[in-house]
Amino acid sequence: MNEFDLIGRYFARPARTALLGVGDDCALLPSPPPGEVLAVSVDMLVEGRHFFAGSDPRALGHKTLAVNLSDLAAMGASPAWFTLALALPGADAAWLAAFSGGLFALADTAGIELVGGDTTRGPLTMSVQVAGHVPAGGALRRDGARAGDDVWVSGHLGAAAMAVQHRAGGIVLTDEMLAVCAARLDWPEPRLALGLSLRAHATAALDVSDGLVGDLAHICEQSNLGADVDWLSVPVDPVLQTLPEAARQRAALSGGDDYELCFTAAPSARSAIDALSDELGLPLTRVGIMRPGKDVTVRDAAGHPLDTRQGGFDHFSPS
Ligand SMILES: Nc1ncnc2c1ncn2[C@@H]1O[C@H](COP(=O)(O)OP(=O)(O)OP(=O)(O)O)[C@@H](O)[C@H]1O
Ligand SMILES: Cc1ncc(C[n+]2csc(CCOP(=O)(O)O)c2C)c(N)n1
Ligand SMILES: [Mg+2]
Repeated sequence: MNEFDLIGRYFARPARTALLGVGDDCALLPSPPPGEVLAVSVDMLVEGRHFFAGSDPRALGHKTLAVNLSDLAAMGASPAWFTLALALPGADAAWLAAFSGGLFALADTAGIELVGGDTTRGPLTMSVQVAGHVPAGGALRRDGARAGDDVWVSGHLGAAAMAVQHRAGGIVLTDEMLAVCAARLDWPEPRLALGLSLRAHATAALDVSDGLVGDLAHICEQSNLGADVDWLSVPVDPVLQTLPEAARQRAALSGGDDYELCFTAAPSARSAIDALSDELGLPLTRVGIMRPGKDVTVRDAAGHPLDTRQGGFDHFSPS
């Protein structure tokens, strides 16, 4: 199988909404509908950094696209197209069939079309760039939070980080716990429907990829505010309930790989957001409040600040 057989066999599909898809020097894409703009993001997954060697290729196909769709969701954008850059150590037919199967299963569910990419030999690395549509002026940016807004989080936090720790050999989870945590790490669900609905309610949003404390700090910086988070309100994944408090705090506040949405909204939106939670069948939990200041402070039941100096996941952290 040469490079072009590989692309033709596993990645080329007839163009649907693109004017020209896989196969030429560039894809040709129609302009956004009137009143809408393009939302664009790129994310890379590197073996040994974002996933462990030997990971299930179907799950890798899913996650490569899912983490990018999560950024579109966080922006309130609807998915349109993506490109895929791959570095592969070799052309393994079974690996490629599983990888592209996982990728296209999610692409079809999300209604996003692969329009091009790049394939090279090299250490296993994949990068997807997504493009979506969002009404001009309607995107969920990081700089729109206001003092007095509630801070909300979707779903549950912390399980994926425990699976990373288990696979890295730092802890040993029971088989039952590992099954739940590994599913959260390997098969994240981008919160696309939530992102679209939040355009009506949220003042700011982002996806929690690096951990709640580190990511909420980005909303704080860009909105020129601080945030107070109540630890007891944080929706820690129920699977972590038997773990020591310090481990639960580290995983849920600083672990990362959650791919939930953190957003701010005025208190007047509370009942609408509760109704949205019921409609989507997805927990939406109020965890804190935006206030004047700079930092994110997480307080325990007694009101004492927790030590969150670890912050969020950082590829270049010295420790
Ligand atoms: N090499 C780079 N060149 C230009 N911009 C970059 C580069 N790396 C990151 N950025 C930009 O910096 C910002 C933060 O990047 P980051 O990858 O942390 O995004 P994120 O959304 O916070 O995380 P994630 O992609 O995991 O959801 C984004 O706006 C991103 O586009
Ligand atoms: C092997 C292995 N080691 C560590 C982790 C944890 N991890 C890696 S990158 C990242 C943040 C999001 O990435 P980015 O900021 O690049 O989008 C997290 C939480 C993992 N998933 N696999
Ligand atoms: Mg993001």
